Order: sequence, then C-alpha cells, then structure tokens
Amino acid sequence: ALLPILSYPDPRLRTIAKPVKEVTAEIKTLIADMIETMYDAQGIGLAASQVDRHIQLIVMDLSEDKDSSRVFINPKVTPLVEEKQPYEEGCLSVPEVYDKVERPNKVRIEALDENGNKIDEEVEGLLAVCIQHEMDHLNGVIFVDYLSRLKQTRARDKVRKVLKIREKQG
Ligand SMILES: O=C(O)C[C@@H](Cc1ccccc1)C(=O)SCC(=O)c1ccccc1
Ligand SMILES: [Zn+2]
Repeated sequence: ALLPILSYPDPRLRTIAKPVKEVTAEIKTLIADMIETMYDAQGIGLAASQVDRHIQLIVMDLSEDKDSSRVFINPKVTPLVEEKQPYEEGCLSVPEVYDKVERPNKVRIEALDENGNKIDEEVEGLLAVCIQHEMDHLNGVIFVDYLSRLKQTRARDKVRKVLKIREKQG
C-alpha cells in the first residue's frame, strides 16, 4: 500500500528512530509498502522516518529498471575517507528542492537485511551518498539542515507551493 510521506518542516521528521528488535511479519509488510511508496514517488531511497514509522529501517533502489531494491535494518555507517565531496541531493520529504551537500563518498555499511542476515559492505559514489542521507533521516536530520538559513527558508516556501499544487491536482 502507498504510505503518506511526511513533508519538511514536519516536526515528526525530527524523531530519532529506534532499533528493530525482530523482523516481524508487520515489519515485512512495512518494507514492501515503503518500496512501493519509494517507486511511486520516483525516489532512490526511503527511510521509515519519512513515513512516520520511527524504527531503523531504510529501503533503496539505485537500479535503472527499478528491480533491485535493498533493505537495511539497524544500519551503521562509517566513513572510510576523510575527504568530503559535494553531491546534488534531493529528498522526497522536501519535494523539488535540490542542492549540493558535502559528504565522504566512501563508507562502510553494517546492517541486517530483511531476512536478518548480516550486511557488511564498503560502498562509494551515489550509494554511499544515499545511505548517509537515509541514515540522517533515522537521526532526525534533513539534507536542508546543511544549507544556509536563506536556502532553508526558500526550501520551506518551495515545499509549501509544491504541496498546494499537488493538492489541486488531486
Ligand atoms: O528522501 C529520500 O531519502 C530519497 C532521496 C534519496 C537521495 C537522492 C539523491 C541524493 C541523496 C539521497 C531521493 O531519492 S531524491 C529523488 C531522486 O531520485 C534523486 C535526486 C537527486 C539525485 C538522484 C536521485
Ligand atoms: Zn530524504
């Protein structure tokens, strides 16, 4: 089922997500709904925080054909390089706002997958950028927090405008 995505600056987006204790049937349903919602919103990632579920769960799919989704439960991300690189980011909770954010572009991801199997990978490029962006969501951080006050104000105005237009479109 499609889930409503919280929009910036909704304070619920600032909630700190709790670890997942057990991958229950309910959580497997949430995973499927998040993947469906991510594709419908044309995203490459989605954190549970964005659908108002405050548990440490991320889904991602960077593939062209949108046929290889990945699930990260209780993820831990460790930068593998000091140097930060800028990357043009977007966010499904801040629609139609794109801006450069500097992040390490090589990280180690430790997590569980949807079957409770351990994930321990070194990734770089867009996958590294995206997992850090999603991890931020689980910690109540949104990419606009890294931008200037002026850009944050412009982002708030833009989101308000976009949501009004989407409401009219029905
Ligand atoms: O809000 C989210 O977490 C999803 C977000 C993930 C993300 C994209 C790009 C850089 C960092 C994190 C999106 O999918 S935004 C929409 C999108 O598909 C996209 C935007 C910019 C570059 C590439 C993809
Ligand atoms: Zn986001």
